[in-house]
Amino acid sequence: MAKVLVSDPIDQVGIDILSQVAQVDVKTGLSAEELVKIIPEYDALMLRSGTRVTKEIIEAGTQLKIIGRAGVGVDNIDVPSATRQGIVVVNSPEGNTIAAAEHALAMMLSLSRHVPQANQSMKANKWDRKNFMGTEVYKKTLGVVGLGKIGSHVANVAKAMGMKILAFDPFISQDRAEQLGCTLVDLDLLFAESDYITLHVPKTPETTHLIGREALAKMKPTARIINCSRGGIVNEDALAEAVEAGQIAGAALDVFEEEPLGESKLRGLESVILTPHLGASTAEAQVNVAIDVAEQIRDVLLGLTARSAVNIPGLTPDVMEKLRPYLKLSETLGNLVGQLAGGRIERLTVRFQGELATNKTQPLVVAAMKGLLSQALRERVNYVNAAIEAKERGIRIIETRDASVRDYSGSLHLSAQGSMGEHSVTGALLSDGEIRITDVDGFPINVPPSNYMLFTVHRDMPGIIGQIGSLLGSFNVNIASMQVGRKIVRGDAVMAVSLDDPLPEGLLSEITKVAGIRDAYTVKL
Ligand SMILES: NC(=O)C1=CN([C@@H]2O[C@H](COP(=O)(O)OP(=O)(O)OC[C@H]3O[C@@H](n4cnc5c(N)ncnc54)[C@H](O)[C@@H]3O)[C@@H](O)[C@H]2O)C=CC1
Ligand SMILES: O=C(O)CCC(=O)C(=O)O
Repeated sequence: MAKVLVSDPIDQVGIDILSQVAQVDVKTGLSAEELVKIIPEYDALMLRSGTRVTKEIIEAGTQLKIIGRAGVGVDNIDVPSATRQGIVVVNSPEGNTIAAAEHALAMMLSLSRHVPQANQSMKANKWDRKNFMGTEVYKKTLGVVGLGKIGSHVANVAKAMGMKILAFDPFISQDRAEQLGCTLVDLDLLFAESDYITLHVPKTPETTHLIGREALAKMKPTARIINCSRGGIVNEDALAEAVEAGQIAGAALDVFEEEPLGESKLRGLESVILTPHLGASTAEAQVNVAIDVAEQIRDVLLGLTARSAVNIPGLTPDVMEKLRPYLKLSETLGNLVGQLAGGRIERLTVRFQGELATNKTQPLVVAAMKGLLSQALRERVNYVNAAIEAKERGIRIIETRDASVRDYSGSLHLSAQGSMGEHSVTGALLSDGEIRITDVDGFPINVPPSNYMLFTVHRDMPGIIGQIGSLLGSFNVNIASMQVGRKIVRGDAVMAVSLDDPLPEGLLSEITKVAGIRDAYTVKL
């Protein structure tokens, strides 16, 4: 039975889902050394933000197939190392959106009305009304940095409270911003005009210390900053200095450069509100993310695909739904053309034809690469690491499209240039989803792929097919089906033979000796 390690507290509903297919061990608060020691036993790891999954842990996880982050940010996981090792990393992109947005809004209102400070004063048996004069958010300007899922919900609610919304997000269109009632501006203008600035970006090299001394100097003295996204996007030293100096009015932080937050100047500042990474801590969000990620781990352990893999390019659920039937086709053709081309492959061209030419097809290219490399790498290659493995082998990948091809509703044409020559195959799906190989090296055929296949290129002349049949028979190899494709009578032809048994050693060279046979290839799919 598969084994799953849960290294941070997750909702029981997630454990119940995992338990359908695996032994689940919940061990929280482990040190990095302890994790390295026990991880080799596990097929899957599920965590929240409390576990840092380093390169060492990943490399020690020789059985790991999937790492599931019960939340959005995967910056606590060394994703490149996981990718290299073929481990799929999944998250829950939407499960805690509302929770994080509402926390940011709670922080904004707390900043404007000093709720935490007033509460603390009451708990100290005081009745102090003059020290907690607030400001209204109504008609104030909110600057939203990162107008994604959380940022847009914050903007929506803030608009309903009568705020004017400025937004900065280089990857969001003007149309989308307008739909959300936001004005897209550059960062400098957002810093200069906003009364509140709320951050909802991932942590990337571009966003690290986005709020530093320079940015703080551009803000109004009445400005307040809210960070419920990631620690390190705000330079904490610079923020503490700016608040202390009255350069800005205050800040509310849920996330920190180092978590848990150690000794920090921020702890002593009256106009700074701190929460210990509580953005996703609602009952609803924890159920959502636990279900979302546990289901994906369960599916991957059952050999199915994950719907929110962060390290499989382009494989979003809607794309997946459309392309699922074609993934197997692409992988099969990649495997076939790789074996026909043989030797070291230098280039793989994937042409999407007919209906497929208009679809998002990146996952099919990955599937083709996986098929191409499967003879060399066996089960070590998967959808996660196929692109890296192909790149490291210097295989150039070319993607082309031809919507005008009309023979099937959609077909895939792959050609591989190897050290021993160039070969091509085309394939399509029948209406029942069955795969058909419809062309080999430009010769039309129509055969289903089978485990063992023999392909010959030969002169179209009487007697050849009989001789091949006799040879196979004399070696006790049973033929399941056979088809010949040719372009002109008595010209060159291709024969595709599906076999029930593997070709015994030596038989291929016997076949190539038959008069009229130019080439022969044996393939295992
Ligand atoms: N405090 C907490 O407990 C939680 C924190 N988060 C964090 O909140 C952040 C946002 O999450 P979502 O809205 O779900 O992500 P998202 O992917 O939907 O949105 C992120 C947005 O940031 C934009 N962006 C990327 N680079 C940018 C840049 N350099 N400048 C401006 N915009 C940029 C993207 O275009 C995107 O629209 C993430 O860092 C996530 O880890 C999420 C959930 C809970
Ligand atoms: O697991 C948590 O509580 C943190 C959530 C979070 O930061 C995220 O989803 O990015």
